[in-house]
This record gives sequence, C-alpha cells and structure tokens, in this order.
Amino acid sequence: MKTLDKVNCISDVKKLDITELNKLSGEIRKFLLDNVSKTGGHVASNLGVVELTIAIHKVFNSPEDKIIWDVGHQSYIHKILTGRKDRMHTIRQYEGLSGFPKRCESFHDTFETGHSSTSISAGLGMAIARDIKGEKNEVVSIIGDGSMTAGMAFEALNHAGDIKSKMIVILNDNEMSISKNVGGLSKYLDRIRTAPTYGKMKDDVETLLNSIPAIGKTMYRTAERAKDSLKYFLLPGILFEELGFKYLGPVDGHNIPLLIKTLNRAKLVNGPVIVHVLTKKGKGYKHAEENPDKFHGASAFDLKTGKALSKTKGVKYSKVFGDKLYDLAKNHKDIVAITAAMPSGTGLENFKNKLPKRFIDVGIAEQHAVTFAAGLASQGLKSYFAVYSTFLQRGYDQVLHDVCLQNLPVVFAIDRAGLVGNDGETHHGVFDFSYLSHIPNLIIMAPKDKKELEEMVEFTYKYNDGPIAIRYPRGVSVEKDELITNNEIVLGKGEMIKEGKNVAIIAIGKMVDIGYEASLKLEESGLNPTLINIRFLKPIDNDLIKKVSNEYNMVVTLEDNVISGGLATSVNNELFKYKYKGNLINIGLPDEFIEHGNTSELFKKHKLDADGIYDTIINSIKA
Ligand SMILES: Cc1ncc(C[n+]2csc(CCOP(=O)(O)OP(=O)(O)O)c2C)c(N)n1
Ligand SMILES: CC(=O)[C@@H](O)[C@H](O)COP(=O)(O)O
Ligand SMILES: [Mg+2]
Repeated sequence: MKTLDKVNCISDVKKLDITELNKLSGEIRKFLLDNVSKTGGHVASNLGVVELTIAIHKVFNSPEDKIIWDVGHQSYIHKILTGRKDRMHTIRQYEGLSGFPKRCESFHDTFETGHSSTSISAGLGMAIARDIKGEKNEVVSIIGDGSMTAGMAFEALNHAGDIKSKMIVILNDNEMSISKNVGGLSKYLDRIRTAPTYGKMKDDVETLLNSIPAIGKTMYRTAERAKDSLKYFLLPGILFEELGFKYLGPVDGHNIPLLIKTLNRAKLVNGPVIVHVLTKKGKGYKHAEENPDKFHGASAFDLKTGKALSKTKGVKYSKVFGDKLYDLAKNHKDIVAITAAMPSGTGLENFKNKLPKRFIDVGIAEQHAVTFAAGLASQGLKSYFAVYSTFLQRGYDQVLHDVCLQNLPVVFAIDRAGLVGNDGETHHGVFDFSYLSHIPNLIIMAPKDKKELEEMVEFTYKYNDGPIAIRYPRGVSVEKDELITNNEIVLGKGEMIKEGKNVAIIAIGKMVDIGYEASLKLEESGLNPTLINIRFLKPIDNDLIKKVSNEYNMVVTLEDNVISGGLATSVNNELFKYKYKGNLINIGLPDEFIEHGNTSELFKKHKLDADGIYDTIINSIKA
C-alpha cells in the first residue's frame, strides 16, 4: 500500500516515521504531477516545497498553529495533506479547488493569498492577536525569496523584529522568482548560500592560529575579543539578526529530518525567528528543474515531454505589446521598460535580452516601480511600466500621488485586464477602470485587437502631455477582418464599427469583438444595432455619446470591468447630462469577487458572452 493512501489528514502525517515520510514525499511528487499535468498550475513551486510542507505538518499543529503561505501558489501539498487529496484533480477548474489558499475550503487555510509578500504582516497580526488573547499557538509564515523582495515584506520584518512577538518566518530560498530572482537581497542570500558557516570558519581560524608557535595563542585571544565584529562579518543572516530576528540556517529544504530538527529548534525561540531553507524549484521533475520559469505556472502538459498539450493559436496581447515596444525602443533611445518581476508574462523577454540597459526588473515591487517610472519621466525619459492589472492595485497611491499629480508622462501597459481565468478572484483584472478613471490627468484606453494595440502603443510614445494607460486582456488577440478599420487613434475619440438604428452598443477593449458577435445574433432577430468601439475610457468621446443620446432608444454599455466605476459609469454620467430618456443597459461584471475557471465558462456565467449579451438585450426589449 502506498503511504499516500494512508494519509487523509495531518494527524496521519504525524504518525509516520522518517522512512515513511521520505517515501511519502516521492509519492506526493508523482501524485502532484499526475494531477497538475492535466489541470495546469504552479508546478515548479509546489515540487520545491514537498519536504518542507511535510516537515511543517509534522512539527506544527494546524489549525491551532497558524500556517500562512505567501502568494499561496505553492500550497498544493498543504492541500493534499489537509484533506483535499481527493479533489486535487479539480484544482483551478471551475467549481473545483482554488489554486490558492481559501478559508472556505479548509480551516487549515488560515489566510487567503494570491498577491505576494503579505504573509509576514498577516502572521504578525495573528501572533499579536494570540498574545492579546493569552493563547499559546505558533504562527508560521512561509515566504519565497522572490516575495521577500517586496516592500510589504520589509515593512513587516521591520515591525516584527522590533515588537518581538513570537513568530516563525520560513524563507524558502530557491533563487527564483518567476524568472531568476533579482536585487540586493537576492545577492545577499546568494552570499549566505555560498559562504562557509560562521562556526566552521571560526574553527578553521582557531586551528590555524593555535598552530602558530609563540604568538598564535595571543593572536587567538585577541581574535576572541574581536569576536563580535568578526561575527558581524561572518555570521550568516546577520541582516535579519540586526532587524531583531533570530536566524537559523541555511538548511537543506529537501532533508526532512533536518527540517524537522530545525523547525523544532525554531519553536523554542521566544521571539521572531527566521528559518532560511534552501530548495530547488521544480525538484524531482527534470523538465521543471531545467525550466523552472516555464513550469512556474504551466498549462496542461505531457508528463513525458514536458510540452504543453494545447498550442495557442494566434498571438498573445503581451507579445504584441512587447514586440511593438521593442520596435519603438530601437529607434527611440529615451524608452525604458520596467517590470515588477514579470518579464516574460508581460512580453518583455525580447526587450530584456536585446536592450538590457533600458530594461529594468525591480523585483516584486509594484509601488516602487510606479514611483521609479515617475522619477525616470521627471528626467525626460519615456518610461513604460508593464504590469498586470491586479498587481497595479498595489501601486494605486503611487499612480495618483507620484505620477498623475505631477502629470508625468509615464505609460502604464496594463496586462491581464478583465477576467484572467484559472487564477481566479485574486488575479482577475476587473477593477482597473474603476480605480484609475477618477484620477485626474490620466488618459485610459483599451484596444479591440492586436492592430489597435500596436497603434495605441505608438500613440503613447507620441503623447507627452501626461500619464497614459492602455489595458489589454490575457491571452491571444482577436483578428477579425470585420473589425479592422483604418481610423487613426485620436485622443478621446471612439470609432463607429457599424451604424444601424434604435440600439447602440458601446463597447471597449475585448468586448468590442464579443459585442460584434452579439450584434450578428441581434441582426438574425431582425434588429439592426449600432456598434461603437469607444477606445478611450478617459477622456470619453462626448460627441459620440451625444449622438447616441439623440438618436437611439436603447444604449448598451459593454465592458469586462466591474460595472461600478467603469465604462458604464462614464457613459451613464454623460447620458445624464444629455437627459437621456431611452432604455439604458449596463453589461459588465457584478459587484462581487469572481471565482476561478476558464474564461469562457466565466464569461458565460456572467452573461458576458455573445449569447448572454443577446439575451439581456432581447429580454429588455421584450419587457
Ligand atoms: C504583488 C504580486 N506581484 C506579482 C506577483 C506574481 N508572482 C507570483 S509568484 C511570483 C514569484 C514568487 O517568487 P517566490 O516567492 O520566490 O516563490 P517561488 O515561486 O520561487 O516558490 C510572482 C512574481 C504576485 N503574485 N503578487
Ligand atoms: C501566482 C501568480 O501570481 C502568477 O504566477 C500568476 O499565476 C501568473 O499568471 P499568468 O499565467 O497570467 O502569467
Ligand atoms: Mg523563489
């Protein structure tokens, strides 16, 4: 019988001896790969924490002890060990397990994550709550070396080291963010990894000095007196010690007995302690070990070859953006591209390789990236910050205070806008219109397809009067001849895709294509709708809206943003000014967090697909 078959909850893990735990780790890897190769998911990060997760559940008593997974993309093994093994085949699928910790899934998921670098803050909050309530549980935050580069993590370390409440931070150091980790902290961790330990170094020095006749012993005593300063230079983790943490490590993160021993030691520390664990991203699966970035977040793949099962047809918006920016940058030396740890996701790999001096990866530091872009722009450079919509949420104040207030010509290339699919609630980019549209000076636009994205990128280069944002979706671009127009991009102007009567559909970005499909269905029902590609959310095309207000009985807005604060709000405000008396329908996402699943399922569920839009319009006409 397999050891994994005997493990249905964590008390089963606690019964196992070291030999069985080692066997379990191998079986878990196989089980994980069998499942995730079919569903897709965060393969490499999970393979890297198999032994660590087993050791954590052997040593700590969840849920009394609070285990917090930073980002949470590496929580699959935790899910397997905490009663969700039988649902692993549903991970990230519509109505299946989430790819991140979810409190509604299990009381072992103490804190929900998805965005990085929150685990130390959350853990400290739990530790202090425990102290106030007079309870005794442990609090354990597990954070990766990539996630440790963010401001939030540093803010939390600064606080935790000072306040001295008992908590354990496990730093899972695999030298990788999604791509190779960057920054000074990463280099520091590198030095710890490669340096001989202080203890070993001290022994070597002692042996050497004591072997020198006559003066050796005196020198050794002097060195002993200088121990503190010597220690300062040689002690691994001194940075964390100086911040107020006890540092343990570095420890081999694939050695279960050593991990158990070290975690038990950490438990004895009566204050904040950091356990530095060294792991290999993708451990145990050749393809993932060799290409940890490719297997960071993978779609379904063939286990033998490691190749993706389905090939995407068409070109991804990210690539269109990255290629166009690279083309522009070749001729315009003032262009600088910035990413916050997502060079490949944002389509900037080519730019990075070919123009490395003007490509900057700041690590997971969106807030810093925005203000850094503002600094560059203040000195006459044209900075492009390519960022996922959901992660730009981190930089809201910086967008407002550092960029827009000073009206600096920073470009925000907002990728993964709209519904992203299997990552779910934490990652959908459905709030950007709302959190940006009320900020003065900011221009906001969204392309309907690949060609328009290229034109918009060009437009951003020419536009130097202030900040400007383009938002575009995850996945491949639409390429539909019927949508291709030759209307030049003009600030604040939309375009008429087709002019009919009675019903005017005003759509933005990806929704232009879906609106077009819906319009064809409406035509089959005898209607002759107008379709407008509004292009700019801000400034919105007043002339077009005035025309619509005067000439149509029904106006429909279409967006893949929450209705509140997005296109609907902007159009409604304008129509209100014109005292519009017709039928107004706002189609977009509701005021709720949207679950995970593939985008077609989600579009269907929220009636954002052509059928759903058609139904909403027809039902409204019938009512
Ligand atoms: C605020 C934020 N920015 C970016 C991301 C995208 N992201 C997810 S995991 C990851 C790398 C994390 O690296 P690390 O913490 O070292 O974990 P590893 O994958 O190496 O296990 C990044 C950049 C995110 N989840 N949250
Ligand atoms: C966990 C995380 O935040 C990223 O790994 C994210 O899942 C990447 O998303 P894409 O697959 O859209 O690049
Ligand atoms: Mg890492």
